[in-house]
This record gives sequence, C-alpha cells and structure tokens, in this order.
Amino acid sequence: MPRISRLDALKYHEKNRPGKIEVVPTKPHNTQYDLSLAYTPGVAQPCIEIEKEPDNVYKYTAKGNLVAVISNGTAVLGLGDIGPEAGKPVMEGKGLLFKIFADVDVFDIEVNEKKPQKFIEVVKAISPTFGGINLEDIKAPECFEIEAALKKELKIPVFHDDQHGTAIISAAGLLNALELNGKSIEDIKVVICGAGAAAISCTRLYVSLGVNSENVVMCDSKGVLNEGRTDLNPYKQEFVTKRKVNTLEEAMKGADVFLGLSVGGLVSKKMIKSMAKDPIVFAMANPNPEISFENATAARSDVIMATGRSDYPNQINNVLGFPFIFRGALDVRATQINEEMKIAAAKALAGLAKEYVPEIVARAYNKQNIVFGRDYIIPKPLDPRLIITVSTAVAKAAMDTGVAQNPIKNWTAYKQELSNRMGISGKQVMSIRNKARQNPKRVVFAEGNDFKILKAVQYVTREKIAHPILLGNEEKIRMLIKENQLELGNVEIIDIFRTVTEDKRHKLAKTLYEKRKRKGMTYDEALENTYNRDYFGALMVETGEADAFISGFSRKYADTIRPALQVIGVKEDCNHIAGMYMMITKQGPIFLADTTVNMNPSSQTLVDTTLLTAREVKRFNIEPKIALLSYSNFGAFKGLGSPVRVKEAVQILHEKHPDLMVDGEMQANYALNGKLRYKRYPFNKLGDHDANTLIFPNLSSGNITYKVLQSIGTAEAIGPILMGMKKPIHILQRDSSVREIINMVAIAVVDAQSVPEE
Ligand SMILES: NC(=O)C1=CN([C@@H]2O[C@H](COP(=O)(O)OP(=O)(O)OC[C@H]3O[C@@H](n4cnc5c(N)ncnc54)[C@H](OP(=O)(O)O)[C@@H]3O)[C@@H](O)[C@H]2O)C=CC1
Ligand SMILES: CC(=O)C(=O)O
Ligand SMILES: [Mg+2]
Repeated sequence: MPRISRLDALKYHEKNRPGKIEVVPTKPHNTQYDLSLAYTPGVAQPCIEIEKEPDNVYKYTAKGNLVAVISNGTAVLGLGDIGPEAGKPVMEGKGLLFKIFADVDVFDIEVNEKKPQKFIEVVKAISPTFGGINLEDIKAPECFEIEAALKKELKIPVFHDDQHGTAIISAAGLLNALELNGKSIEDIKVVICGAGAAAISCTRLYVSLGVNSENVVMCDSKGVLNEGRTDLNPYKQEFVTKRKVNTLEEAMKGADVFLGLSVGGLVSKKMIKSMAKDPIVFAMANPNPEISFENATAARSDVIMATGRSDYPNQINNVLGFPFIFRGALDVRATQINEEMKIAAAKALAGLAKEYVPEIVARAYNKQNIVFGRDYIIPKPLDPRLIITVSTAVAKAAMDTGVAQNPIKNWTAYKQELSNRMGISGKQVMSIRNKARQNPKRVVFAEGNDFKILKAVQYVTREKIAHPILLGNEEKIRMLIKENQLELGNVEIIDIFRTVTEDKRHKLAKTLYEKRKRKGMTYDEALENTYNRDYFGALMVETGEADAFISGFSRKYADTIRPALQVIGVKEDCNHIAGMYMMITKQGPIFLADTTVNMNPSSQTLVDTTLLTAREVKRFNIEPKIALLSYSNFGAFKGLGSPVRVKEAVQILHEKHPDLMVDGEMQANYALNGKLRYKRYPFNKLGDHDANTLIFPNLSSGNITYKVLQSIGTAEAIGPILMGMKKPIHILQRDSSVREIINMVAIAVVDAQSVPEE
C-alpha cells in the first residue's frame, strides 16, 4: 500500500468541498407539494404525534439511526490535547466510517469544554436528537467520570470508543494471537504502555477474560505504576504492580505481551528482543505506533505484530467495532451497551478471523488469499461480513441481557436487512444463495484444478450451498489446497484419466452412444469422449450421478457448450438455448438476453429467447417487463435489418402471448425510462413501467452491454445463466471472479432443485 504523504492528506481534506461529510435529504423535495410535506404545514403532524407519544420520535425522525460523535479534543489520537477544532477531522472521519461500514448517520460535535461536569451537561442537553452517543478522544481520567454519568442519566447507548472499542478489538486480537502461539491467557506476562482511557479499559477487559492482574505492569509518562508512586489517580491505582520495576525497559524483559496505548516511538528493538519467546506486540498508538512494524519484525522473527494503522498487517483499530456495535444496539433500540454486548462483539470478531476470507476482501488488500495466521489475527475493516457478524452478535447480547426495547423477531430477515443496507450482495443474490442452501445439490466442476474454482468450492461447501465434485488431477488439486491453506474437507475428486472404473466409463459411453449413434458417433468415439471433462461432467448429470455441471472457466464457450448440447439437450418445449445475465444495479435487477449464444437471431429466435427469459425472470419472483431493443422506436425505421426483425418478433409475441408485458422495438433509453416512453408512446404495452428485462437484437449488442456495465462497475453481473437446457449445465465466462463462480453454483443448485426426479 502506498505510504501517505502530508500533502496528499491535506489535499484530500481540502479538495472539492472542504471536509469529509455532508447532509443528504432522504425524502422527495422537488415540488411545492413535497416541500409542504417536508416542512410547514405537513411537518406539524409528526410533531403532534410525537408530543402525544414521545416514542414516535423513532417513527417520524432520523433519531433512531443518528449517533453523535462527541469530543472535546483533549486526547485526539496520540496527538494529545489539540483542542476541539483540531480534533474535528478525526470526528468527521469517524462519521464517515460509521456511514460506510454500517449505514449509521452521524453528527460530529466538537465541544469547547474540558470540565467534566459542564461537558456532561452539554451532552445531556443535546441527547434528544440522537439514538446513541459515541464519546471520542476525551482524555483520562475525565473520560471515566463523563461516561459513567451519561450512562446513568441517559436511556440511549453511551459508549466511549477509545475505551471500549479499543478494548473489544484488541481483546479479539489477543485471544487469536494466543491461540496461534499456544500460550495460555492465565499465564501471560503483560506490559501496558499508557495508563489513559484506552489502556485502563483494555486492561480491565483482558483481566475479565482471564489475564492475571498480578502479571500486568502498566506504565504512564512517568514510568511504571508501582508501589513507590504517590501521584496516581484512582484509575491508575487499580493497576499498581508489586514488582520492583520502574521503567518500561525493565518491564519488557521476559514479557509475553506488549500493548501500546500511549504515543509513538517509545519502544526500541532492544526492548522487543528482551521479551519472552513468541512475543505479542500490539503497538496501537496513532498515527505512529510505539514501535514500527518494520522494526518490531526485524528485531524478532517470532513476533506477532499489530498496529493501529491500515497500511500494515493486523490493524488493531476501533474502526472494527464502533460502526457495527452501534448498528446492533440501534437496531434493537438498546438502552445501553453493556459488558455482555462488548464481549459478544469481541468473540464475534475473533471468530470471524478464523473463517474463510472471501475473495472480495483479499482483492481489496491486493492479496491472492488471506488465511488465519500471524499476519491475519483480526478481520480486515473492508470485510463486508463484519456488519452481519458483529451487529448480530451485539443485538443478540442486548436481547439476552434485557436491554433491547425492540427485539429482533426474524434473524434471517435482520441479516438480509443488514446486507441490504450495505448493498453487499443485493437481495437477489442473497435470496438465490438462501434458496440453494435449503436443498443443496451435487455439482460437478470441470476445472477442479483451478485456484479460483477451489476458492469458490471452499465457500459453497462451508455455506452448504452445494456438494461439490471436482474433475481434475488429484495430486495437483491436493497440492493447490495445501499451498493456499484451503479447507475443502472430504471433497470428492475424480481424475477422469486415472480413477474411473471400466464399468463406469462404459456406462457413460453407452449413454452417449445411445444419444448420438444416429448422428454419426461410433461406440469407440463415445468411449474416447469420456476422457473429455465436458462430456464426462455432462454425462454424470445425465446419468444421475450429479445434479448440475459447471464448466467453461478456462475454455472457449462454444467448445464447452457442444458436449452439453449433445448429452443433455434442449428442453422439449424450447427450440433453442440462450444466455441471460442478471445485472444487480442500484435501481434493482435488470435481466439481459441473449448475451452468449445466438449471433444473428431470426424473429422466431428472438421470440423464443424472450419466452425463455420471461420464464427465468419469474423464477426470481420478479414480474418481467420486457423491452425488445433496437436503434429505432415502434416502427420508425422502415428499411431492412434488426429493427424489422425485432418488430416482427414483437408482433408474434403480442399475438401468441398477449398476457406478457412486452413491447418494442425500442431504444434503450425508452426501455429504461417508462415515463419518457409513456409520454411519447402511450399505447405501449409496458405503460409507464421501466423495463427490467432487455432482449437484444443480436449477440454483439447483448454481450457488449453486459461487459460495459460490468467493467465500469455500475452493476454486479450474475451469469451467464444458460436457458433452455434440459438439466442444469452452466458455462462460466473465462476469468470469472470467485464471487461470480459462487453465484453461478447457487443458480445451478436452484435450477437442479426444480428438475423433476426421474
Ligand atoms: N488503535 C486504536 O484503535 C486506538 C488507539 N488509541 C491510541 O492510544 C493512545 C492513547 O489514547 P487515549 O487513551 O485515548 O488517551 P489518554 O490521553 O487518555 O491517555 C494517554 C496515555 O498515554 C500516556 N503516555 C504519554 N506519554 C507517555 C510515555 N512517554 N510513556 C508512557 N506513557 C505515556 C499518558 O500518560 P499520563 O497518564 O502520565 O499522562 C496517558 O496515560 C493514543 O495514541 C491513541 O491514538 C486510542 C484508542 C484507539
Ligand atoms: C483510533 C482512535 O480512536 C484513536 O487513535 O484515538
Ligand atoms: Mg479515538
């Protein structure tokens, strides 16, 4: 990752409009009518309802999703007491993180007040605006008094992020690091550098998780908190050591764990060298850690090293906590964030780090693969699973401890809601995967010895989406699994050259021969074809040894489709096959066809493609609103060529399938903008509906359109969904991503679920 320069950071904050946040209205506001609803007179109605029943404030205002990030600027990162204005970039930054990671809205509030009592009064006075209060960068010991008083007084979650966020994340990292180096939490000797907000709270949590407080040595700016110190406030007194050590350097000798929550650059290589075997070093001061990643790892090859920074492995930073903790707390309208909720968050984070890491995360960090180990002890902030994992755990803990005023009744729906909030995968993707999980099927993969296929197979196995069967060289597959630390359990591998019995080969050959003997294929040729993985996979499906076949990842589409057509064939009521893509856009899914099979379709082929596509779209529980596209509208072009073919196809569809909402020929903008179309062509059968299904006049236009949409990142593409085959055979595009492969597997399984048993 490129290092950040001072100038880049300043430019970033200054450019366009200064700062990092803005307020965006959530209701229509373009007409006089809208404004009368948004403001007076309409606005008086919710005011009256809230006056009658104060809880209605959650129903009619943004309160329930609005968190105050409040600071007085007295402990801004490790920069110290730099004042409220100077702390504002950090608070805006927290606002940005709340929004992008958990869809929580934030007002950052910088208060020019250091005295705890007055600060408490300010926060209390503004609290009606908010669903939660995130205290930030307020120095110790004042922060303890402030948080305790506000928690007592307010019935909304109050959470000092530097204390508890840091404690939760570092505890998760510590538990995982100890698991890796095999040390027991009860035995470890721990040095904490810093005795402020973060350090005190972290240490309390470690002790509650099993660290022996007698094994803890804590230091502040004046040295070790020991029995010789007479200057300690009550919070520091809690961690006075009986050991006769005075300096950080002495304390570090033989220590198993170092936790830095102070200021940058305090720890030398020599100190790291003096630690016990397999030391754990979390240098969490920001922006500069107590010791750099380079220096710590140069000093000790056996170190497990983490910092608070995003540009090194193992970022232990409260960003992994506050967005998701508040999300969960707000969603159940918790009255507080209690210890159980914090521990649930820590455990959820620790557990997630040990799970399979999706490719999307690896790609975000420029890695081929990320697996639990010394350089990955804690999830990455860009991991889209965090919201579901952590927020769900927090919400559950709130319910279990009786602080949830609005308990969640349907966890599946809640997870879906969380995922929708972030647009993680779109409703359709989730629902296809969920449907697949209900009845997973046996899926054969032609390219079992490809890394991406193996990653997808790992996912679908874990998520119980399918029972995979891999075709390929077993030795090579096992080596790839080992090298990349993949977990595929007892996945079935078939080496079509070596491990197929004579009986089985002849059974497959006979099936093929029976289908092709009058099309010129001899028995010997059929036998020979069983050494081709595309024939082999398709034959497994045909003979009932598998339910679906996925191929084409590494070869030409036409080469893969031919065996499938010969073995499986086209459905009785279909004249041909066609390919469809589902594009997940911000406006919802849009279906495109034909994107993969028929180069220059006749009018009848366009009709067939439309019918196949309509059927497929309905399987997603979506009513197809179909536009047959061209470069002309409703007969405007009089010459020969695609508009005429499309027009003829529409005529046939109108005559033979009057119930179908379909029209054309039309240009793409008229298809996608129903109001525009209706204004000019009010007779059209789609009325003023935007089309959700686009049928292209030829393969070039269909294929180009989906690739353009996909490449410019406006839509996630799922497909190509092969339509018209008797049994589920799907042919991936070359260079499909792991996510695309997973989605195709889910579609293949859902397809297989609807194939009647023979
Ligand atoms: N990675 C993460 O997620 C997070 C990191 N942090 C980092 O932790 C640090 C502390 O933040 P916070 O607790 O909020 O701030 P506080 O102001 O509450 O505490 C700072 C502590 O650092 C101590 N300190 C300062 N200089 C030294 C020194 N030379 N040797 C030993 N201790 C020293 C102070 O000692 P004294 O008491 O004597 O003044 C004080 O105890 C910051 O660098 C911050 O960026 C904080 C939150 C989250
Ligand atoms: C990360 C953070 O909150 C801090 O360093 O203060
Ligand atoms: Mg902070």
